Amino acid sequence: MNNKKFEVKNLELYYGDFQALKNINLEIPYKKVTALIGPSGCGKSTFLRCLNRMNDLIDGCHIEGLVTLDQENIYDNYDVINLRTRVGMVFQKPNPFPKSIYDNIAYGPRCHGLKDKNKLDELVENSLKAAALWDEVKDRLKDSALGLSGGQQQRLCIARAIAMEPEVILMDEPTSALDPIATAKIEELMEELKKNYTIVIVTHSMQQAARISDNTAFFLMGELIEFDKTEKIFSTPTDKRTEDYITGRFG
Ligand SMILES: Nc1ncnc2c1ncn2[C@@H]1O[C@H](COP(=O)(O)OP(=O)(O)OP(=O)(O)O)[C@@H](O)[C@H]1O
Repeated sequence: MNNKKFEVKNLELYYGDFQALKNINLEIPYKKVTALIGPSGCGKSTFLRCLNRMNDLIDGCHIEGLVTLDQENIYDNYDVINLRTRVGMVFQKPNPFPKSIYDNIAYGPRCHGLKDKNKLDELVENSLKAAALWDEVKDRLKDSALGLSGGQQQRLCIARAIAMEPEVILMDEPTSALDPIATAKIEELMEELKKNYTIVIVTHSMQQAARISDNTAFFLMGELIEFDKTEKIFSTPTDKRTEDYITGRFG
């Protein structure tokens, strides 16, 4: 079996005249956690957004090169709605809808035509279980999602992504707004999720990257400096700039 989920070749991205990504080449393996690290402004989030074409929404953004998902070019006549169903996203700040816990999860599937109440109930339960939130909310599914704690809201957003049955989950600093206990829960959850999904996560925490990821990509000023097994990046990086960054000499 081919173990590449994404393949990125000669990717260049411009915001107007400013080049934010320079000749990026990388393969994101299937059902692993890939961490993107690097100093602020180096292009991590920009790169992440290339994987489900969220940059398409930004005026003046221009992309060259190739990004394939299961060997299909996602920039060549690819149905973006289908792409974003296959490649879900969780953002830095939990952003539940101002609706009930149940409706937050059921919303996407309903929009995709799922109307059967029993099937929806089952999907809501399974998604909340997969996001390790079911036990905490099963007796208050009709309550507003806005009444949940920040960590619970973030797991709800993960459940909401899971309900769309994606193959990939992109996470843009999903724990940066959370306390250490909520962070630990999300990290534990990722261990479980990677059995079923390919995960790509932007993180500012090198400890987090080291704890949860299988592979790590180090970005600097729009360039991919090094991409390797996480263990290797954090023990014997090849590039001096990676070493300087992980040992805290800059960034
Ligand atoms: N919508 C945009 N329009 C113009 N420039 C942008 C836009 N988004 C990002 N940039 C610029 O592109 C570069 C990369 O930004 P990006 O947000 O991808 O970096 P990052 O590594 O994720 O940063 P951080 O860790 O601070 O979130 C930065 O110089 C940023 O100012």
